[in-house]
Amino acid sequence: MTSVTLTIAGSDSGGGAGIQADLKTFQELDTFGTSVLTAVTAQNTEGVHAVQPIQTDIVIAQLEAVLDDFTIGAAKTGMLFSSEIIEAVAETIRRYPAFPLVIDPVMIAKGGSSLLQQSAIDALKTHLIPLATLLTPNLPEAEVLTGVSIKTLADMEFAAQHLLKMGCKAVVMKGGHREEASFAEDLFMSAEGDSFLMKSKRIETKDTHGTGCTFAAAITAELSKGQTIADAVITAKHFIQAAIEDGLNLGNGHGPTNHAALRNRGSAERKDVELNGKR
Ligand SMILES: Nc1ncnc2c1ncn2[C@@H]1O[C@H](COP(=O)(O)OP(=O)(O)O)[C@@H](O)[C@H]1O
Ligand SMILES: Cc1ncc(COP(=O)(O)OP(=O)(O)O)c(N)n1
Repeated sequence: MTSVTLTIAGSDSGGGAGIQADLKTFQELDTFGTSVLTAVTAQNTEGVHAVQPIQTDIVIAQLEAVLDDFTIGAAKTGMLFSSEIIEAVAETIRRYPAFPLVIDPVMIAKGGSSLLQQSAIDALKTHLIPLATLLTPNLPEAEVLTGVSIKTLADMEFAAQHLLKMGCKAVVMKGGHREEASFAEDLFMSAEGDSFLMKSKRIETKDTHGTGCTFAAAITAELSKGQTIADAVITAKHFIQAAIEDGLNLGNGHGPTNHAALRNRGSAERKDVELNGKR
């Protein structure tokens, strides 16, 4: 049977990140995507022009409409904007039968615009992270959540352990922002003690808009199909690597990735990610 995925996130009018990236990824990975909109952004490859959060009762009405009707295989959260939305989403999710939940703690868009109010960071830590099957921070987000300055792989490990103590089952810390490194290295660590590094060639491109959303959505799709957390993360790393490598060269700024890349190549193309430490 087709598995149903859910994204709780903001809209990116430019189509590279947010709800749009999530739904394209869900579709590419053969799942049926549903969505709960938390905010509308007027955004393109050059930046965010405006942000309008959705009223919290409308966010929750969307969430209840989806959860009342579908059996969710896995869900993800992206831009949540405020502590009010975070608390209401967490409270609603807790009222329904559990499903794997990926929390992408979206804070700031590539151009520097804020997608999460400063006052919402505590709500994220207290209400949502403890519900997470997997937390997927980029390096600046991990620094904000932990207060740890992250420059090296050892720093990444230290911060990941800190994040696990907040109650999530696993963390994948994304290394996309370590621009000085010649590899894009993401660290996976679980509360059960699994730990490995996923290493791929860093692609020289400005077209990396929505990489985090796309990566987390691919993980969600794979979890919904019954993959383990570790295997879902590895498949998603292949998905995002291909999506960045086969970029579409759209727009004048940081262009979107190519969500159809892995399908177009044929999914046998899985040689470009090295795993260190995976048992
Ligand atoms: N230039 C790049 N080349 C290869 N992989 C990249 C590149 N930039 C980001 N990635 C990968 O994309 C995924 C998302 O990471 P990142 O860009 O750090 O997230 P975010 O969009 O949340 O800031 C990670 O798997 C990361 O390693
Ligand atoms: C509506 C919306 N949600 C999330 C983001 C951030 O997406 P991300 O994948 O982190 O990509 P960049 O913004 O870093 O390109 C967004 N921009 N808009």
